[in-house]
Amino acid sequence: MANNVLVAVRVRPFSKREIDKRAQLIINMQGKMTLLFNPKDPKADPRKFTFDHSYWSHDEYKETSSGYLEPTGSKYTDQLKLYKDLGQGMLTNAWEGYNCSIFAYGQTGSGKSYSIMGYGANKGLVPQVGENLFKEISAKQNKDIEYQVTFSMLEIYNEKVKDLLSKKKAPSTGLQIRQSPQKGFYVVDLSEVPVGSFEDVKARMGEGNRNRTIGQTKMNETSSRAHTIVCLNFKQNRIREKVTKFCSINLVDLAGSENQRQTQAEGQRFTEAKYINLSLSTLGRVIEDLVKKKKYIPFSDSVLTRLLKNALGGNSKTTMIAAISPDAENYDQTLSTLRYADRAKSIKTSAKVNESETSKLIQELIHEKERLLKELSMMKSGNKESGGYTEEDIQKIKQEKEEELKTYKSDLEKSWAEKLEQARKDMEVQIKEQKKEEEDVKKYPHFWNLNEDPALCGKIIHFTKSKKETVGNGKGGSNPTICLNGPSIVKDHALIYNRDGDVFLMPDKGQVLRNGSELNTSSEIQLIHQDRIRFGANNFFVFHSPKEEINLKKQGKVLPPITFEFAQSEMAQHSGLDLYGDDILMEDVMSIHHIVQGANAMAQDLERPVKYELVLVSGAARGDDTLRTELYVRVTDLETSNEYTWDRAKFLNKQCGMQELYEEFENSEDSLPPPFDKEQDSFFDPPSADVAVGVVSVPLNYLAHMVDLRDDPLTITDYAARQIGFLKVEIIPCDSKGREMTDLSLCVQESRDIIGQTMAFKIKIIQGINLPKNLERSWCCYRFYDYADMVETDHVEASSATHKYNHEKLYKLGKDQVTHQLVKYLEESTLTIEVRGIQRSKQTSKKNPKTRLSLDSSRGTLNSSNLSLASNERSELESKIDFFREKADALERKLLKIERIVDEADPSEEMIEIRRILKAPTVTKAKRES
Ligand SMILES: Nc1ncnc2c1ncn2[C@@H]1O[C@H](COP(=O)(O)OP(=O)(O)OP(=O)(O)O)[C@@H](O)[C@H]1O
Repeated sequence: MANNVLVAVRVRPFSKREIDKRAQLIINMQGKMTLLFNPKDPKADPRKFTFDHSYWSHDEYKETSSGYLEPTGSKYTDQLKLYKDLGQGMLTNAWEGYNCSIFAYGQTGSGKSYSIMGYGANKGLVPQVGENLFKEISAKQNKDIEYQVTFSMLEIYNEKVKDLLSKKKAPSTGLQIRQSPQKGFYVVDLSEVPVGSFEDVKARMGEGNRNRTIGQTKMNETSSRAHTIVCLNFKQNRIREKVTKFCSINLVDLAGSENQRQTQAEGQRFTEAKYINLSLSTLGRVIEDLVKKKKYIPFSDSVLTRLLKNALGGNSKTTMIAAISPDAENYDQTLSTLRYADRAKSIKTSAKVNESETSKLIQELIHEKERLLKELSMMKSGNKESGGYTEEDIQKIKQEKEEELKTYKSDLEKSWAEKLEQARKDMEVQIKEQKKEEEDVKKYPHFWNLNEDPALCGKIIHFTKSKKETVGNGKGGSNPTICLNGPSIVKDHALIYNRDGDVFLMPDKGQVLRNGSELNTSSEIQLIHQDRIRFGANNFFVFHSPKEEINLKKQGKVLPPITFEFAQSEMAQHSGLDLYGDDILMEDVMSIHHIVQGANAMAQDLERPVKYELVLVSGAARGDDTLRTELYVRVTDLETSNEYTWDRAKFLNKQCGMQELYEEFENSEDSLPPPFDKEQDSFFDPPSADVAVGVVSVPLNYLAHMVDLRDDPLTITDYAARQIGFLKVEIIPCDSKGREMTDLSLCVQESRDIIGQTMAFKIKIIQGINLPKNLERSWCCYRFYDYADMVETDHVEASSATHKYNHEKLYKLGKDQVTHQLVKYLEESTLTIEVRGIQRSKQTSKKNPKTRLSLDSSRGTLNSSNLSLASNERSELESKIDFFREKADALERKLLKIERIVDEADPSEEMIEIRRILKAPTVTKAKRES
């Protein structure tokens, strides 16, 4: 039977930061309806969305002594109600043999993990479903039925699947996904561990989370860009009837939805093959196409959608939780989440009961085994039917097949009791170790890890039990007592001494930061309880001293807990970026600062000569005063001194590629970093890529009065508002035949007089003057008014610092086009012309101070060139002459214009005198030229 996807929206409480900044609440809920208020237009009616459930978890709750958030009124939805509404129904369906899926969607920090996994006493759906499943199993236990539950946990990051429960070294390409008629898409070789109690589930979840944390730190990953899927496979084997009912319960915590955005950098400027998160954007398209009931649904376009195919388009009862933030600052993201959820409502899935004769299931397994055996023997006999495979490919596939076969064999050969027993034995050692660790943290000073995902904090503990601990990467035969992985961790990174419970830290050859500031190499500092320590680029820890903690308690002092957010903001404050108390920018900086630092560390480890820095770019520097200041990443190619600016989206996209390279390097036996080609390498922009040189704002108010603009060359400023050259631009009114009219014959007193008239004018971009010398080629682009087309000048090869574009474009507007809005635009706006270019790819020489001129363009975005000194000087001088020539021309034109105006005016006494002054000998053009 077809069922619609059940959709629930949940709004979280304000975070501490939101309370501190007195955030504005933009959500209300009435019954099943969610109301969203537009903070920019508070008087407007709210947008209304109706869902199966609208869950208010914003206020009307209190924290109990155990930390559980309990309702104080009827409005608040706590974790228990969420389970009762959504989890219980899932379990009922699972008992009937239906596959069930639940996935949480929403921006980072909106509460997805809180609902799916939960935090501490506030257990999410995974633990509650697990707990209640086993409660029911023990209540229904009888000798006629055998219940079998397996647990799997995987993560999708950068389109690679990682098994979070496997002890085996993950293949660098991630686990493979295959399709079979019985299972649909499935992950090959994914651990499906038998669990016999809720305790087992908890232990496995802990193991999975610990592996996630280690993996993320090692590879510089961020959890908000990963999808986590927990799967409980549940079988009810009715022994006497020889019938088995089976189903999968999938619980999916999706990556932050803001990661869905495709790298766009204003349209067509550049196209990147990769998405920031291909899986998430494909999920968007899949939902869209399912809603439109298209024939072809692109499930196979991404890893996530392949694995969710059943949940979204097939045999599953599916629920979606849309997690939203209550804060006005997140209005756009919240609106987009609500729209997403609204679309998902109309997706239909048709779940069926999965029931089969047990013998049939066994038969299927036997068939599968035979198929694999056959494939394997074909490979072993060297049958290369599958042309195109290399010997290496064939070996790899053989290995995979053998692994698969082992799984099937064990499925067939071992009884359930044996499998469960084996899984428990495997866990026993870990559980013992975990218990010991829990005791030790109370006794010994230690470091616990910080992670942006609160669920992953404190998952890694390093004790300082002995007098001396060594910190390092364990490479080159070293054997540090604290072994860390990840970018910038070196062999002899740091030393830690424990002297009667007092702990001292001394960086050796590696970088160590304490509370945001870098420590001096080889000088020792004493650590204080709750110091934030960062080793290398990604390894964040908090120092914990049980001795100090006890002392503080005795004094009645309780320190606030340290969060990742706090440590990040501390780090960002040391970054030197002036954020003017701008909360949104601060948030942006915090979310990206450590990723930029990680990118630098990866570049260093892989010997890429490049440096990344965060820069703030104002709206004006981007050519539009109305735009807000945004974060960009400045990329400096240290070999050529060329600079590029990447917007956030492009940087994150590139960083995915950097991670891939880094991961390959980490996993390879090679100690030397792989060679690189800047054209292809993710660490760089291809030298042939065009860069934004700067922008020019051209006033248009002259045109509103049909007066020509042929002023001085206009200043070109780069993203940091630095002057990097000049652009000679003219805007000239024309008659209906397109002839230039510079004699003021078309001039009007009031701009409104042109409304409803025809209008013609030319935009001319004559030349760029004193442009940065390392530009090989340049061109300009602009868009007039609301015209869709971007106009581009010819691309001009640079032979000197003056680039002659000689561009002109005639605009002819009809009576209906010269509207009030157009005139308003001309009066109030400016035309933004962007200068773009391609930089020279050869190494540039250091700028010689002798070549410095007063109009120093090399201060700008783009640095000194590789031209010889003599030609440098000549070209700069020529360009300077060009500049002054243009300036003089403009002055002369201005003068003529004033003279003409004066001539036409009444010949009063005063005017005659003015005319006399103006006509006094001036530097004539002829003189100047001589
Ligand atoms: N319903 C809720 N009640 C109380 N606190 C909540 C609720 N939902 C979320 N929070 C709190 O908000 C913070 C962010 O939530 P959470 O970690 O679940 O976000 P997320 O969407 O999973 O983020 P990410 O994409 O980074 O994983 C957490 O500190 C969490 O405790």
